[in-house]
Amino acid sequence: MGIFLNNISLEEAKKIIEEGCRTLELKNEEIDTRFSLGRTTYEPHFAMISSPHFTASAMDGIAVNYLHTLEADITKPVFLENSKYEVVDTGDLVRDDFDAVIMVEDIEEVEGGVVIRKPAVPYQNIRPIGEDIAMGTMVLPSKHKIRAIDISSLLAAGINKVSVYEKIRVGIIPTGDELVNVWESPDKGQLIDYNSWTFAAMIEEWGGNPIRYDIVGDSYELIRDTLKRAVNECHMVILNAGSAKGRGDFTEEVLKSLGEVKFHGVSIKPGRPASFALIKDTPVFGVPGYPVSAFFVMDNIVKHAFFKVKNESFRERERVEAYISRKVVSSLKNDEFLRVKLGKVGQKLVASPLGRGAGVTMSLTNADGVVKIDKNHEGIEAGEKVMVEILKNKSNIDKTLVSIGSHDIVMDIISDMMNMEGYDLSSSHVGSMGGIMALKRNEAHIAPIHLLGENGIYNIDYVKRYLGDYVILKLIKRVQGFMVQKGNPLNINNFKDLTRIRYVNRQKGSGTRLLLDYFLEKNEVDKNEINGYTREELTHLTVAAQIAGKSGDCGLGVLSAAICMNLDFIPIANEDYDIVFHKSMLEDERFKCFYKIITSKGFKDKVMSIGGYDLEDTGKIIYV
Ligand SMILES: Nc1nc2c(c(=O)[nH]1)N[C@H]1C(S)=C(S)[C@@H](COP(=O)(O)OP(=O)(O)OC[C@H]3O[C@@H](n4cnc5c(N)ncnc54)[C@H](O)[C@@H]3O)O[C@H]1N2
Ligand code: MOO
Repeated sequence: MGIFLNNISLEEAKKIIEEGCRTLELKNEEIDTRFSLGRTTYEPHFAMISSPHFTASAMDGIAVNYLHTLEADITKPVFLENSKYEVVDTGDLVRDDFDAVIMVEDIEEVEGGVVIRKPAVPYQNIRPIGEDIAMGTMVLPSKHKIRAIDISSLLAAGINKVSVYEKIRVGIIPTGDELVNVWESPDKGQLIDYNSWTFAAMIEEWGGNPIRYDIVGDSYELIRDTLKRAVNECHMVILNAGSAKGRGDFTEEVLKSLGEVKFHGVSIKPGRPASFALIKDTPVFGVPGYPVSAFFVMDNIVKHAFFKVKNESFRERERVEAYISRKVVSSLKNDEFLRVKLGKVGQKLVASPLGRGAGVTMSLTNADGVVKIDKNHEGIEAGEKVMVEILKNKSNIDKTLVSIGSHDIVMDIISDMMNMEGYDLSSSHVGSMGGIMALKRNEAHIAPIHLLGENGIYNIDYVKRYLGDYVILKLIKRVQGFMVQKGNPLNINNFKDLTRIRYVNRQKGSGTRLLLDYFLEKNEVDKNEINGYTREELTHLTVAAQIAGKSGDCGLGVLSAAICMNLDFIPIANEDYDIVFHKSMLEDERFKCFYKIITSKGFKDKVMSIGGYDLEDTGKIIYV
């Protein structure tokens, strides 16, 4: 288990792939010019007709024979009778017996004809045949990526069909007994196959033609048969999952039986079990099943091969310098791709690390960028400078309000509403104390907190003690309580009951954890007696999800999370969930947007429709 053939570097892997893809040649195909955007010409294309293909007027006016206008002068106008000219509009055919066009502004209409006061010059205001494109000239060379403007030249030149490189056909084979199609609903233990559709989208982005095969169960024979078919039908093939060494992991065995495995195991994380093989000159990639691992293998390995075969270079993502918001420990065995959120606090760009699990797709969806931690480093210290490869529109970063602290669903609502206003809210959930520390280090604009002081008043004591000259903005009051399964089958009603059930706790430094500790002490319950006291989740919703999924019996959390997961709720305490920030933020446009939203009717309506909140004081400002 877990022993891969190799542990080669990404650079070595790329070299092996380049060598392996060398013999792959793309053919050409003829396609309709109208729909050729983004395709690459296979050969030069020459104009079939001239454009314009007749002598045309360039202006609205009259077509004349210039010889009839020679005598015209400002003081001695020339009269042209009707038969000596023809009225033309821009683009109209100019008859062979005329050779100039006089603009309508330069003529005076009179009885039986027109008067002109200036002689015409031969071919003035006339577009000669082939002015734009002469028949036989080259419109586009070979290996030219067709743009919108090229389509007009091609069509104007009478080229209705273009010969382009065929799209690279990439076969995608999702494997695994646990997989079901997106149109089926998964039972316990089953998983929706979403990887194959993500791969297809990536291949389309690169300009390829994804061919998805139906899900194949964990059977050596079935995988082998499908792979044989795909190798015949496609330029390259992706075999997804089964790349590690579990019971149903056949990737390597199948690849060996049909061709030659060039490597299995690359020192990147996520993505270690990636493999590459050649089956009769067809490149086949073993891409791990975990979605984040899969993304990085696609983005770094398969994409590299794809563009080598396409013989094109792809646009590298932009990189920016940033400072990491907290310490990250990383292994010396692999290069790690760390997903981060970015925001500008003062003059500093701050990168906040997101979830690191290989199965956490939201860490990619939410990421603004990726930091590659080199395998020669043990990690990054808080405040260390890093290079971030940008995944999203960079201009959004200046519009991002960085929030670090406690989580509540209302922050998601605000985030969505800020997006609608052209701003972004980056929320990192590190608990209330983590938020205060981030403000202290000047790495967050705002911190949502809920910390019960000894005097029974929320937040003010903590801000005084740790921050001083800061502002508290009242956001919401919410109910905290026990989230339990529907019907409360274990009859959990007080803190003593927690010693006989499976509890799900929040992380250290979170307000909810501190609230639990406060009540345990008050009720004289020993935390060591609680099964699950050390089991940590990062948000109310993830605690609720554990209980809904029956992997735990009870957790402290807010009513809205219980409602969201259809759980029963036993109220324990009302608490103030407030926003803390430095007073300079009051002038910040991002904060102003935040403030405008929380005091809007739209926000209040949305929050009230969830239930479990009180908005009486929302928007009140307390200077500490
Ligand atoms: N004992 C060891 N176990 C594992 C090791 C190891 O070295 N020793 N490596 C781990 C690493 S690292 C990775 S990455 C994964 C690779 O897993 P596989 O490629 O073998 O894939 P599966 O085990 O079949 O699935 C993993 C995970 O991904 C889900 N999956 C699979 N296909 C899809 C799909 N099409 N769409 C969505 N999700 C998919 C699958 O259900 C699993 O949850 O192995 C570790 N294990
Ligand atoms: O290397 Mo695996 O890809 O971390 O999850």
